[in-house]
Amino acid sequence: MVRFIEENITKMFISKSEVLCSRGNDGDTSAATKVLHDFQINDENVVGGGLIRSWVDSMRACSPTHLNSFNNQSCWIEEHPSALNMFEEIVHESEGKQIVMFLDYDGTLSPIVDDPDRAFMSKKMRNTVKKLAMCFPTAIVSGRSREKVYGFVKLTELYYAGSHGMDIKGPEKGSKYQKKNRSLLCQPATEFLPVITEVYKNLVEKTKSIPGAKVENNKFCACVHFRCVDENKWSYLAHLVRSVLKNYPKLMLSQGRKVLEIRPVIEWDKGKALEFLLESLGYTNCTDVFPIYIGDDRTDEDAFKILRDKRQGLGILVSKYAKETNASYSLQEPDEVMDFLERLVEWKQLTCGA
Ligand SMILES: O=P(O)(O)OC[C@H]1O[C@H](O[C@H]2O[C@H](CO)[C@@H](O)[C@H](O)[C@H]2O)[C@H](O)[C@@H](O)[C@@H]1O
Repeated sequence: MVRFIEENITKMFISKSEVLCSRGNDGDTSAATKVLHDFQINDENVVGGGLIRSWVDSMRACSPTHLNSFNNQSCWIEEHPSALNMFEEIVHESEGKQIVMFLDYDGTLSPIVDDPDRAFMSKKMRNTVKKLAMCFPTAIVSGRSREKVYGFVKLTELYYAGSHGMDIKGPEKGSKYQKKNRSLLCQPATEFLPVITEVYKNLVEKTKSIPGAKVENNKFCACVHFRCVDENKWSYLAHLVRSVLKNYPKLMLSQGRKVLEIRPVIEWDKGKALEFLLESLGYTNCTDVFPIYIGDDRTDEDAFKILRDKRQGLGILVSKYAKETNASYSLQEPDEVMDFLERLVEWKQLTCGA
C-alpha cells in the first residue's frame, strides 16, 4: 500500500481520495495517512496537482526532445523572423531614435549549462557587450541577484537589473550613459529580504533528498532548479516546492527554463524594470527612443509585452524552437545574439562615428 502511494505520488496523477479509496489488501490506512502527511497531500494540494502537472508538462514541453510538437516551425519563423536576416529593416525602423539595449543573461549572453554557477559568458561576448555599451545605453536584466550577474559580466559601464528587475543599479560614475552624474538604485522589494532568506533555507532543507535539485538564492527572489533532476521526480519536486510556498502567501511561483522561481507578490517584473530604466534615462513617453530587448525565457515576456503594447522598439526571443511569445523577432542562440550585437556596433560606428 505504502509503495503504491509513493509511486503514484511521484507521478502526481492521483488525488487524496483516490489514494484512500484504492487501499490494497493490507488495508494499511494509518501508513497511508502518514505518507500523505509526509508528502503534505491535502485537498488543497490535490487541486494544486493540476497546476503542478501543468508546470511539469510545460517544462517537459520546453525540452528540445519534445519541442517539435509545438506548432509549425516554418510558420513561426515567418511570424518571428531572424533579427539577423531582418537587420536592415530593424535599423531602418530605429532611424532618428535613440536605441537603448536590454539584455537578459542566461540563455542570451551565456549558453544554458547544467551548473548555474558555471554559466560563464565568453570573452568575445564580453568584448562585444563592452563595445555595445559605448554606442548605446545598455542594461543587463536578469533573474539572478545583481551581484551574481555582475560577477559574470564584469562590466562597470552597464545598468544592472537583478532579481527579475527588483534590484536596479546604474553604471559607475563617469560612464558615458550615466544620467546627470547621479547614482541610481531601485529596490522595490526590500521588505521581502528576510522572508526570501527564510524560504530559501526551507527549500534547501525540503529538497535536499532529491538528487540534482538545487536551490539558488537570488536575493529578492529564489529559484529551484530541475535541470539535473531525474524527469520522473519533477512532479514530486514541484509538489515539495509548492508545499513550502503554501506557508508564504506573500510569495508566488513562476516558471522558467527547468526552474521554478519564487518571488514576492508585487507588481514588479522585467517589464516594469525596463520602464523604470527608460524613465531614468529620460525617455518617459518619448517617441524618439527605440528600446531593443533580447531574452530567452518566460520572464522576458513581460518586457516583450510592454514593448509590443506601446508599439515601441522591439523584442527578440532567443530560441531555436517555436514558442509562444510577444517578441517580434528571433535569434537561435547566444552566438547569434553576439553576431547581432556586433552588427549593431558596426552600423553605429559607420553611420554616426560612435
Ligand atoms: O533572467 P536570466 O538571466 O535568464 O536568469 C534566469 C535564471 O537563469 C539561471 O538559470 C538558467 O540557466 C542555468 C545556467 O545555464 C540553467 O542551469 C538553468 O536550468 C536555467 O533555468 C539562473 O541560475 C537562475 O537563478 C535565474 O533565475
